[in-house]
Amino acid sequence: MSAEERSNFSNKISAVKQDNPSPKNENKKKDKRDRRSNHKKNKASVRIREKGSQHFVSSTVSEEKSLTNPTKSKKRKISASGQEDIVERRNRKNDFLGINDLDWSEVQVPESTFVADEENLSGFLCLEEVDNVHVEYEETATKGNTIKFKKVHSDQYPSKRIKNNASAKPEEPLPASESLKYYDLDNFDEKNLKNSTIPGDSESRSNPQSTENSEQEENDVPQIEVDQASNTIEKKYQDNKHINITMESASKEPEKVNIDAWEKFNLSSDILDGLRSLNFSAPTPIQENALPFGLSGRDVVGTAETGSGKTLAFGIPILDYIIKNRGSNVKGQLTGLILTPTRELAIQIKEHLINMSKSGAIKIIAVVGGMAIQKQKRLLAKLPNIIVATPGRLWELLSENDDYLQNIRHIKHLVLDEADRMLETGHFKELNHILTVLSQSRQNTSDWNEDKIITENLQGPSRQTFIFSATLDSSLKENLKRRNNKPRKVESESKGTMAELMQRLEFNDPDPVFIDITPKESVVETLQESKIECLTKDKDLYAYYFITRYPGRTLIFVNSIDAIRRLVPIMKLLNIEVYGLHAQMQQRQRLKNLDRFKQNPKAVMVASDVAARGLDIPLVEHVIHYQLPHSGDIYVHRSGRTARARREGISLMLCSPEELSLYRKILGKLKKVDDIPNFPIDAGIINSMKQRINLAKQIDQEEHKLQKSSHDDGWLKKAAEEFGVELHEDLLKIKDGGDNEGLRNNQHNKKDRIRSLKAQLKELLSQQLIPRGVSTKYLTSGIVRDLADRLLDEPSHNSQIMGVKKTKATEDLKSKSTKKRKKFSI
Ligand SMILES: Nc1ncnc2c1ncn2[C@@H]1O[C@H](COP(=O)(O)OP(=O)(O)OP(=O)(O)O)[C@@H](O)[C@H]1O
Repeated sequence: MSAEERSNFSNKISAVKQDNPSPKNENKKKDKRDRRSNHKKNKASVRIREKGSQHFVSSTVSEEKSLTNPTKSKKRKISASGQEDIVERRNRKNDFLGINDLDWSEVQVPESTFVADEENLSGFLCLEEVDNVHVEYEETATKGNTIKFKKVHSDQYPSKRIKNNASAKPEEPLPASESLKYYDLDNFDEKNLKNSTIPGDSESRSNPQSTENSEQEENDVPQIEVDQASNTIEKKYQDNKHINITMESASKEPEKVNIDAWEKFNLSSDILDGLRSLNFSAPTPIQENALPFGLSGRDVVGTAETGSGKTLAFGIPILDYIIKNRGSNVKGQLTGLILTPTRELAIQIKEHLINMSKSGAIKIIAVVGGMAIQKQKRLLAKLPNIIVATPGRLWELLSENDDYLQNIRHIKHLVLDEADRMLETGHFKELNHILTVLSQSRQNTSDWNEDKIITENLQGPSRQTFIFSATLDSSLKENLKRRNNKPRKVESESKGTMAELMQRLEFNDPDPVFIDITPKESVVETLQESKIECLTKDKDLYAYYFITRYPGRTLIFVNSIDAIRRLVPIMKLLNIEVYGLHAQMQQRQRLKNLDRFKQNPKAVMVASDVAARGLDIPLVEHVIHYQLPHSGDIYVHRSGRTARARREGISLMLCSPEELSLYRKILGKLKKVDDIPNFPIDAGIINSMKQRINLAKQIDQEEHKLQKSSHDDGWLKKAAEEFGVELHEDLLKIKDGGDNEGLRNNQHNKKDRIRSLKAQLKELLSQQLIPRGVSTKYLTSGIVRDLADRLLDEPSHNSQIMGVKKTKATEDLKSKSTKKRKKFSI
C-alpha cells in the first residue's frame, strides 16, 4: 500500500473516531450514554464529499430535535460550505434519484483483518461511498424526515460556496472527520429505505423480530477509537471489553515473498499480486492438484482435509477468468456463483476472495440471510462479478425478481462449497430451486421438482462446476463416471443424496475431474485427537479444567442451543471470556461474537454446528466436543477448526458412558484402528476446581428459576389483562402485593442467597487455585504432588493455578500419554 493510500485509510478510520468524539472528562459517562442512544436514533448518516475539491455536503439525518417538533415542515439544504440554508420548497421531484440509483461504490479498506472486522461493527455490511450528490431533506408531520438525493456535476456547486469555504484553503487535505464517506445502510429499516424515509426512533425500537440478544446488541454497538501513534484501533464495547487490533500491515511494507512456485499456472498479474500480499509462497496440495484442471475450464470435484486451502482451489480459477476476460462479450458482469451452507462462511469466502484480488477490482458480494435485504438487492442489481450466497436468501431474492433470475442464468462458474452439508435439511429445497433455474435443459426438469417452477426453455452459456468439501464420499467418483450429460430421472431412494446432486448438476465435462487427497484417517496430520471419559454431570468441570489449565482460543461444540444457553452464563460466572454462537441468534450478534472471538487469543466460544464447517478462525488452539457429534463427518469438520494450514491443534472429546455408541460410530466412520488417547488430567487441580464449578452451577440454576418465575408471572399477568380477568395472587409465583408475606420473603431470600453465592464465588476466583492435596504450609507434603516440586519444576507458571507449569495441551498430550495405545475393536 502506498503512503498516500495508508494516509487515506487512516483518515477514514479516524473519521469514525471523530464522528463519535471522545467525551470530556467531566461528562464522560453521560456523553457516552448520549452517544450510544444517538447511534440508535440517528439511524443513518450520510457524508458525501465532492471528489477532487474541498467543498462537501454532509447530512446527518433523523435528528432527535426534529422528531420532537414534527409539525414544522421546512426544507433544509445543506450547502457545500457545510452550512444550512433554508430554501423554498419547489416541485423538483423529477430531478431527484432514488437511493438505489446513485452510483454507490464499495470502499476497499486495505487491511484484511479490518475489513472483516469493520463489516461486523456498527452495522456495516461494508463501507460504501458516493460522490457528487446533492442532499436535501425535509421534515413532514406524516412521513417524518425524508431525504432526497440529486446527482450533480462538480461545476454545479455555486462559486459562493467555494468562497464561503475559502478559509479552509482548498489545497489542504480535508480534516479527517470530513473525508469519510459512508452510508450506514444496514441500520436502515428496509421498508423505509425504499421510500428514502429515515426511520424514527420508535420504529427502530419496535422490532417485532427482536430475538435473543437483541437488547444486548442494541446497547452494545462498539465505539472505534484509533490511536495513530501506536497504530492500534480500539473497539470499545459497552461491557468495557476492549479489543485492540494492531494495524501491522497498514504501517509496514509487505515483505517480498517469492512466489515462483505459482508461475507454472500462468496466472494473471493481479492474482500473483494477491498471493504475494497474502504471503502464500506456494500452492497447498489441493491447490496444486486442482488448479491445472480448474484453470483449463474442467469441472472439478475436490475433497481434501480441513484447512487445506480449498477456497482458493476454486477461487483462483474464477478470479483469473474474470480478470483475463474483462471487456469480452459476456452478458452482464456476473460470472461466478458460490453457494455455501452458512452465512458466516459466505462472508468469509467473500473476504478471502476480495483479499486475493484487491488489485483486480473485482466486485464480490455476499448474499446471506439475517442481513439487510434491501442492500443486497441493490448490490445484486449492479451485477457483481461474483456472488457468494446461502441458498435460502438467494432463492428469496431470485424468486421475487425476474432480472436477477435472468442474470444468474449466465454465470460461468458454479461452486457448491461444503456440498454434502447443503443436501441436509434446511438447504436442499432452495438449492434444488436454484439448480433448476440454472439448468440449461430446463424443459426436462419437471421430474426433479417437488414444487414445479415454471421456467423458460433458455439455453444458457456453458458453465464450469466446482464441488468441494472435506468430507465427500469416495463412492461419488463411481457416480460421476456413470453419469452422462443428460439429466436422468432420479430414483426415489437417491433423492436428497450426493448421487442425486451429481445428476442434477449439469457438468460441462463428460468426465468431471475427481480429486481426493484426504488423509487415511480423515483428519489433518497436525491435529492431535484425545478424549476424557467422564460422567455427563462432570462435563462442566472437565471443560473448565481444560480451559483454565490451557488458556488459549478454544471452540466448544455442543449439540443443542439449550446447552449453549446454559454453558455460557456458567462460564461467565467463572470469569471466562466466553461467547455463544448458534442459529437462533440475530445475525449481527453472531458476527459480533465471532469477531470478538477472533480478536481475543484467550476467548472461548460455545457453538452449535453452525460453526462446524468452513470457518477459518485464526489460531484456534483447542476444539472441545462437549457432546459428541452425531456423525464422523461432523467430527471431522468440528475438529478441523483447529490445526489449520499446517499448524498444530488439539481436539478433545468429553465422552460420557451414554455416548459410547456414538464414539464407536465416529471411530468406525474414520476407519480408526487405534483408540483415541485419553487426555492426561491433574487430579489435584481438578479436585480444587470442584467448589468453583459447583457454586457457578448453583448460581445459574437459582437465577434461572428466578427468571423463569418472573417470566411466567409476566405471561400470566399479560394474558389476564388481555382477557380482562382478574388474576388471583395465588397463581403468581412472585407475589408483588397482597398479604402473603411468607412467599414474598421467599423471593427476597432467594435473591439474597444468589448474592451470597456470588460473593463466595468471587472470593474463590480472586485467589490463585491451589491444587487439592497440596499444602501451602508444608511445602513438601502432598498427596498427589507436593507444592515445592511444582514450584521448582519450571520457571513459567500458569497464572491461575499455583505451582503449575505453563504448558500447551498438545505438549502434555504428547508427553504424558505414555500408555501404549489400545487397539480399538468395533
Ligand atoms: N497457498 C497457501 N499458502 C498458505 N496459506 C494458505 C494457502 N491457501 C490458503 N491458505 C490459508 O489456509 C487457511 C485455510 O484455507 P481454507 O479456509 O480455504 O481451507 P479449507 O480447505 O476450505 O478448510 P475447510 O475444509 O475447513 O473449509 C486460510 O487461512 C487460508 O488463508
